[in-house]
Amino acid sequence: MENVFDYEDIQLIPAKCVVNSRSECDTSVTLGKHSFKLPVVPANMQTIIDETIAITLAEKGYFYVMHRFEPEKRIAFIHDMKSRGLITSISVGVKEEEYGFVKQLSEENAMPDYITIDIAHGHSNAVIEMIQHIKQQLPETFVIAGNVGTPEAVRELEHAGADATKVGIGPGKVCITKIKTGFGTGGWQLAALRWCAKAATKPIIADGGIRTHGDVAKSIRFGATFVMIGSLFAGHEESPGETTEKDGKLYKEYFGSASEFQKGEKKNVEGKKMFVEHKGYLQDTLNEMEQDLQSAISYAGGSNLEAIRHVDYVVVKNSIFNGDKIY
Ligand SMILES: NC(=O)C1=CN([C@@H]2O[C@H](COP(=O)(O)OP(=O)(O)OC[C@H]3O[C@@H](n4cnc5c(N)ncnc54)[C@H](OP(=O)(O)O)[C@@H]3O)[C@@H](O)[C@H]2O)C=CC1
Ligand SMILES: Nc1nc2c(ncn2[C@@H]2O[C@H](COP(=O)(O)O)[C@@H](O)[C@H]2O)c(=O)[nH]1
Repeated sequence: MENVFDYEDIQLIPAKCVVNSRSECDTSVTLGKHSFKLPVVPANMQTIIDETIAITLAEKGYFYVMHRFEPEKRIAFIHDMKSRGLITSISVGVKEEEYGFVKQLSEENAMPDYITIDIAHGHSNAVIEMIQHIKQQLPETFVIAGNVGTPEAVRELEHAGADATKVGIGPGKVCITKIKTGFGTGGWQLAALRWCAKAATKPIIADGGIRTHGDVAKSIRFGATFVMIGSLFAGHEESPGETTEKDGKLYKEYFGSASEFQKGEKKNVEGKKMFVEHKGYLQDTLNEMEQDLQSAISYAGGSNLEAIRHVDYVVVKNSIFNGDKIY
C-alpha cells in the first residue's frame, strides 16, 4: 500500500451549491430493506448502547446495533422490539454456543432484521462459517460481518454471503491492538477504507477512528455506506458507562470490548478504559451530526449523500487542525 492517509490528512473540495438552504439536503441512507435518517450507527459496545438507547434510536428512525455482551438477554430483546414494531438488530460472536443461539432464533421465529458478527479478526473461517450458518437458519436476516482491513477479506466475506462488511482493525479510541500486536488500520483507516471499497460489491461500514463530524462525510467520500462510532457517543447523559465527577466536571466511562473491564480477566486484552467529557444529550449530538452532514452535502454541490461520493479532495498531511480546537 502506497500513499496512505487518515481522516486528518484529507480535505474535501467544494463544488457549486445547488440548494437554497442546508435543510433541503437529505442525509437518509438505505441498508438492506430499511432506510435510516443518518449514515451513522453507535458502536455495539457495552458503554455505548443499551436496550433503552436501542428503542429510542429505532423509534426515531436511526440504525442501531445491540452489543453481544449480555447474551442471555438477546431473545427477550428481539421479542420486545418486535412487539413495539421496531427493527431488530443484534450482534453475535463465533463461539460454539452462538450456533445454538442462531438456531434458537430460527426455531422461535425470532428472526432479527440485522445480525452483526462482531469479532476482532473477521477475515477467518470462523466468521465465514457463521455467515453461512446464519444464512441457512435465517435467510431473510441482513448479515454484517467484520471486522476486516483488506480487499481480500471483503471479497471472501461477501462471497460467503455477508450482506455488508465492517472495516476497521485497530483505529478505535480505546483500541490497543496496534500497540500490542503491531497490526491494523490505525493511522491509515481512511486509506484502508478506500482500498476495501474498491473491492466491495456490497455496503461497507467504516468502523473506528471517527473524531469529528466531518469524518463522517470523508468516510462516505471514500466508500462507506455507514459509519460506526464509539467515542463520540460515549459521553452522553444516556450513555450506559458510569458517570464520575472530577474537579467539578462530569465524565463518562468508555471501555473497549476487548478490555480487561469487559472481559473480567487479563487474557488477550486489546482494549483499554478511558473517561470522556460529559457532553449532554444523545439527541442533540444526532441533530448536530445531521446538520453538519447536510452542510457537507451542500458543499459537495448536491442535495443527498450521493453528491459526497464524487467530490475531489486534497491530501494535506497533518495540517487541518493547525493547532486549532473546536472550542
Ligand atoms: N475492531 C477492532 O479493531 C477490534 C475489536 N475488538 C472487539 O473486541 C471484542 C472481542 O473480540 P474477540 O476477541 O474477537 O471476540 P471473542 O473473545 O468472542 O473471540 C472470538 C473467537 O475468535 C477467537 N479469536 C479472537 N481473536 C483471534 C485471532 N486474532 N486469531 C484467531 N482466533 C481469534 C477467540 O479465541 P481465543 O480468544 O482463544 O483466541 C474466540 O474463539 C469484539 O467486540 C471486537 O469487536 C477487539 C480487538 C480489535
Ligand atoms: N482494538 C480494539 N477495538 C475495539 C475495542 N472495543 C471496540 N473496538 C472498536 O472500536 C470501535 C469504536 O471506535 P471509536 O474510535 O469510534 O471509539 C468499535 O466499533 C470497535 O470496532 C477493543 O477493546 N479493542
